[in-house]
Amino acid sequence: TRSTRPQRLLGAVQKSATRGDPCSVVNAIDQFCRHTEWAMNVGDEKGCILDSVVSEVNPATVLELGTYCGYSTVRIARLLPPHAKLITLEFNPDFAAIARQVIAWAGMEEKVHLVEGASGEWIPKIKEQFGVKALDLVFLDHWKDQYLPDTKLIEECGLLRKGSVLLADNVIFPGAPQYLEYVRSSQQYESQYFKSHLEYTKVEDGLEKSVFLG
Ligand SMILES: O=c1[nH]cnc2c(O)c(F)c(-c3ccc(F)cc3)c(-c3ccc(F)cc3)c12
Ligand SMILES: [Mg+2]
Repeated sequence: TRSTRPQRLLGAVQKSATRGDPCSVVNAIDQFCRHTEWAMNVGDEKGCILDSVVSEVNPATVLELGTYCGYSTVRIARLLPPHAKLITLEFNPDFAAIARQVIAWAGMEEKVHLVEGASGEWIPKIKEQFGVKALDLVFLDHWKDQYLPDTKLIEECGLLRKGSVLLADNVIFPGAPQYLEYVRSSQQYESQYFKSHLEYTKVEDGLEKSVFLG
């Protein structure tokens, strides 16, 4: 039977990237998705903005909503200090299975907890399951209609502290208008839009960075 897009992406990593070298994994995926087969990774252009926010926040604890094949998981984890933790939630078991292998190929297993399940179900469990007091950075890259309800759930679960940063992908394309309205109008957030392009294309998209003011 025909392989799936995530399986072909994993094949490209195993063929072209060096085991234990996260940068080569990121580059292999970007090369494959730009020149062979498009896939919904945050990509190289928006990925540079992601890198700068991760480096600025220097987070001890990161929550990623939406793992897909693990591209941004590896991209973030490669910048984290040794004992930092990245918890990534993926609803789709087929995506999760590929992501585990991509994360392992990059040698990032120590820093990453991949959880298969629904964000709405798992967000309330993060504190007890992972001994997390607060999230320093949240990367929202799952289903656009879940951005706002999950942000409110994260607030209600007391997972944010003064200075916690939310970074959301695809706020223009496909777009998350209700989320943007909320973080841009709330007194509890200071928001900033980083204009960019939909991964591997010339279509406009961007990332919204929102600092929780407490
Ligand atoms: O769903 C997503 N989650 C996270 N990031 C995404 C992302 O970075 C994307 F570029 C797309 C995208 C955008 C344009 C397009 F043509 C195809 C896919 C999607 C997406 C949007 C609608 C769907 F029906 C399926 C996937 C996502
Ligand atoms: Mg995305």
